Amino acid sequence: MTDYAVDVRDVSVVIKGKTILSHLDLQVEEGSFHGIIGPNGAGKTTLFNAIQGFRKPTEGTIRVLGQSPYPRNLALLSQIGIQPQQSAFFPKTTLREHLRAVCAIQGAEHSTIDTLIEALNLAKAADTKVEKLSGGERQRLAVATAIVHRPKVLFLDEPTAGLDPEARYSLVSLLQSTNLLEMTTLYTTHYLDEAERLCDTVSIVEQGKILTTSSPSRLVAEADLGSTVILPNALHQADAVATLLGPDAVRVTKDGLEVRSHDTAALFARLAEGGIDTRHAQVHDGRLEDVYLQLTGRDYVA
Ligand SMILES: Nc1ncnc2c1ncn2[C@@H]1O[C@H](COP(=O)(O)OP(=O)(O)OP(=O)(O)O)[C@@H](O)[C@H]1O
Repeated sequence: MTDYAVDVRDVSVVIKGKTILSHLDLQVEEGSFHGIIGPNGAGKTTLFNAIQGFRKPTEGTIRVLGQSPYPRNLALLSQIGIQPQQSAFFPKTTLREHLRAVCAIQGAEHSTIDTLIEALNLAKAADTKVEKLSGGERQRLAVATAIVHRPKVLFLDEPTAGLDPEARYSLVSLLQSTNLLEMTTLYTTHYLDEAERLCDTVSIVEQGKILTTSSPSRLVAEADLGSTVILPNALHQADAVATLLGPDAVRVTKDGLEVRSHDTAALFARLAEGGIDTRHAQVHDGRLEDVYLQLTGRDYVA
């Protein structure tokens, strides 16, 4: 018996001779909102499949609420919530009927449906047929479907994928502001800004391994990144900035020249002395994206 809601020990998954997960450890505290972040193909979905009992690990052990999820463990199924693929919706039912059907399948009370519809801002769409819902409404319905039976462990696999920025912002704000997600939540996303806002702990996954696990703020603090200064007007002065600050101190990005500093006042003084164009400069503190760059040597591409 373990104290963790999800406990993954030394798990490897090899598919057709290819190692997808490699000696991976993951301990998820009960009640936490734990983000699994990483680029395309890092192994996040494979990890979720293994934890949910859809795939047997080639090596290692997995426990969810103290039980083994594989082979499919029916006792565990009612205690976990999995956001369905949209193809698993009942298209001809209304949104409310769909949630009632899910409750019936799960043997759960209907009493939470109305609260959930309100909390996820779906009241206007409650009597609309599922096939007529907008993309954002469908994504919110997927979240509602995963939590309507009040699971103890919830899996959200890229709940904002494919949404336009406004719908993405709206769903993230809802997840953040409601107290719907009081259960242990495992959450994957391509968007580091989302992870930073929502998660109390994040694990960064890269090529089937977890590089690090910690709270977003601790990761940023421990990376000791200082501030990032973006100089949008100085792209033509990259060589001059490199001469002034050293070749490793400057990066060319799509937004402008990027310079790191622990003392931005001194940096701006030097740039001014060197005649560098600092108009419209933006300064921001370290973010998860910067931690990712430091850990992998590569820009994060969502
Ligand atoms: N059934 C399979 N057969 C062969 N290769 C697979 C299979 N499932 C996953 N892979 C490979 O394993 C790697 C990890 O895939 P996975 O879907 O777990 O990554 P991911 O981090 O979830 O990516 P994404 O963010 O794009 O969903 C990829 O290279 C993928 O092609």
